[in-house]
Amino acid sequence: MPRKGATLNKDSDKKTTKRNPKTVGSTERPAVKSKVSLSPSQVTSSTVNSQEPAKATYETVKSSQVMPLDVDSQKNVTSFSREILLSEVPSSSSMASASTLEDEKRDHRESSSKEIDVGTEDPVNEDLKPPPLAGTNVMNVILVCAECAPWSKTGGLGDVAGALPKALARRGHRVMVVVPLYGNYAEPQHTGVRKMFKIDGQDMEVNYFHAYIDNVDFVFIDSPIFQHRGNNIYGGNRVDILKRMDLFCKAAIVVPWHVPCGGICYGDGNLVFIANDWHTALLPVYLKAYFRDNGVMKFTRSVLVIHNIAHQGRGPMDDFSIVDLPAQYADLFKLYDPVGGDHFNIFAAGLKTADRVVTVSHGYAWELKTSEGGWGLNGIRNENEWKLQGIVNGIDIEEWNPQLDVYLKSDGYANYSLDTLQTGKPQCKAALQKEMNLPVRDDVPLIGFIGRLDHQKGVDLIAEAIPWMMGQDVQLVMLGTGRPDLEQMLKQIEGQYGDKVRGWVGFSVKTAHRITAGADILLMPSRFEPCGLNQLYAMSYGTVPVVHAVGGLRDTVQPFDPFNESGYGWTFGRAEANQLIDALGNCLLTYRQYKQSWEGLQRRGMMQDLSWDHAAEKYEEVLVAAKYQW
Ligand SMILES: Nc1ncnc2c1ncn2[C@@H]1O[C@H](COP(=O)(O)OP(=O)(O)O[C@H]2O[C@H](CO)[C@@H](O)[C@H](O)[C@H]2O)[C@@H](O)[C@H]1O
Repeated sequence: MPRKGATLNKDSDKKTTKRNPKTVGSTERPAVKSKVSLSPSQVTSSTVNSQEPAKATYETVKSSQVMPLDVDSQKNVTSFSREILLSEVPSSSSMASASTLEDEKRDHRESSSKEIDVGTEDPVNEDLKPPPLAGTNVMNVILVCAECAPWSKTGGLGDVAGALPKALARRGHRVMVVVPLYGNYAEPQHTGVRKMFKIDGQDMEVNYFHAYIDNVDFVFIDSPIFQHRGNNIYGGNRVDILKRMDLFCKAAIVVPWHVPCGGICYGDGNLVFIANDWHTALLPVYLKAYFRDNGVMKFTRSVLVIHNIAHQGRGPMDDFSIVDLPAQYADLFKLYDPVGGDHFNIFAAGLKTADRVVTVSHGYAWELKTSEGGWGLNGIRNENEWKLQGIVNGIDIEEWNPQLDVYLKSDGYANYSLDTLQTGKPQCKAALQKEMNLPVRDDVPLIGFIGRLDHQKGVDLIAEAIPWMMGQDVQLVMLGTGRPDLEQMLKQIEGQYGDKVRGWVGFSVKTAHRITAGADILLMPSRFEPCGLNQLYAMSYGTVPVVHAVGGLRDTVQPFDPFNESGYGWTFGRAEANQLIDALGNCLLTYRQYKQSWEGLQRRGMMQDLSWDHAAEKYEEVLVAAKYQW
């Protein structure tokens, strides 16, 4: 991936990163003079001395800057709250706020410009340097996510965690991502901070690693239970997963106190957490139960983003004992299920306790109201309507850009732009046909599908439409991994129609990029799709989407109107094979007989501004709303 400072191992297409000198250089930030700085080994009584101390040395927090907590006010002290609340938590005044950091950066700029005074600096221009786009709304933002591209990714969640923070940082916010350390990544350095947490009665140690890339702090949580899980992040039984996410949330919520980034911890001033999906929905709950209800972090806010409500962290009510909370919080998790009665539901508790809730499109925000779309959480969603907002995802235009795409630089592929669409894209198509061992023909429409193989993605609808499709002169390339029966189906279709179909079972970022560039058409018959990123990637590569008009797909794929020559693709109203066939049939007709309209579709798609910048502005509005709400 062309991400600055983090390169994928392209040969094996594994999601680990390799050390290279450029990478190391790009992780350096301007040194900040810390007004108050922390010693990793002295921050709290529960912080374990590191055997591998951080390279930088930090001053010790003075005892006057330490705020002992009023533990008497706790009704029911659990092991985590005992550890957290009885430990010395530095007061917010000892921590850097975003504005302090800005001051520090300015100080640094000023001092370094003095040092290199070569007479070319224009002091007037320096003074005129525009303020951050966010203006006075600049905040400290910590996004917490179970995966983050390019280090870890099973789908769109990882893409968002890798890209949204950069866009928020571009607006001037101080931004951190907290993610588990699943492998041996090159960039992160040990911070020297270690902490112990009790999970379901068992002591677990975590180590905190840090990297600074593209103006974002990445903090990696290292624990044996995360190691080597990169290819199976959500694997294991229900209780194992719950314990992993529990440890992750507990370890993440104390990061602003204990993990210095560029020498300074974030602290709780002007701070907002962004949690993502059920895996981190415990974080808003912990913020409330361990901190705010005890008079600590009173002004810290939490936003919970729904990427997919179908996965909720459900289990029997007994699971409540694992999350180590006082009994009065049990009701937050309790959800009545018509089939199973009361059960334990982590997403439910997160939705209730988060200050704000975002979901990844307007269409999905509406669908969540319904019993079909809300998957049992529609009632809670509707009770919390006032704090829910839909914001359509963007795309990382450094990574998903046909002009820069690193996966198009070899094997006959080519980078292309709007200007070179007519030559570059056919070259990519020919290279894809060759790589997939399909006849190399420019005139045959090449249809792509990329996605997790599960009920959501509607891959079975493609299978149903196969007999019709194979009667057409088309080629089909499908890439996916997931349910074994659907993987088997992919292989079977390829076996049956070898001269027209490739069914690639596996997870390959490189192949996903190449299909996006080489295909003429991208099929997304998803039954539900909160936002969908592949259709956005497709449009920006001049690949025309054919989608089920649902959730984010309906928001982003305006249907083609041949009379006005407007729109970006074809949509169909119900997730049924015959509807897919109708839409695809019209699409193929246009491809074959209306070349100019086709090129118009491609160009309009490529000309859209699909970057994260717009979405980041919308997120900022949510963060600010959360900040000022009581
Ligand atoms: N076999 C494979 N090999 C390589 N790459 C593969 C792959 N299968 C999928 N991918 C990649 O994973 C990502 C999938 O993103 P999506 O947003 O389309 O779906 P997902 O359902 O995972 O995300 C959920 O979260 C996102 C983010 O909010 C929402 O857009 C979406 O609707 C919601 O379901 C894309 O980058 C795609 O290229």
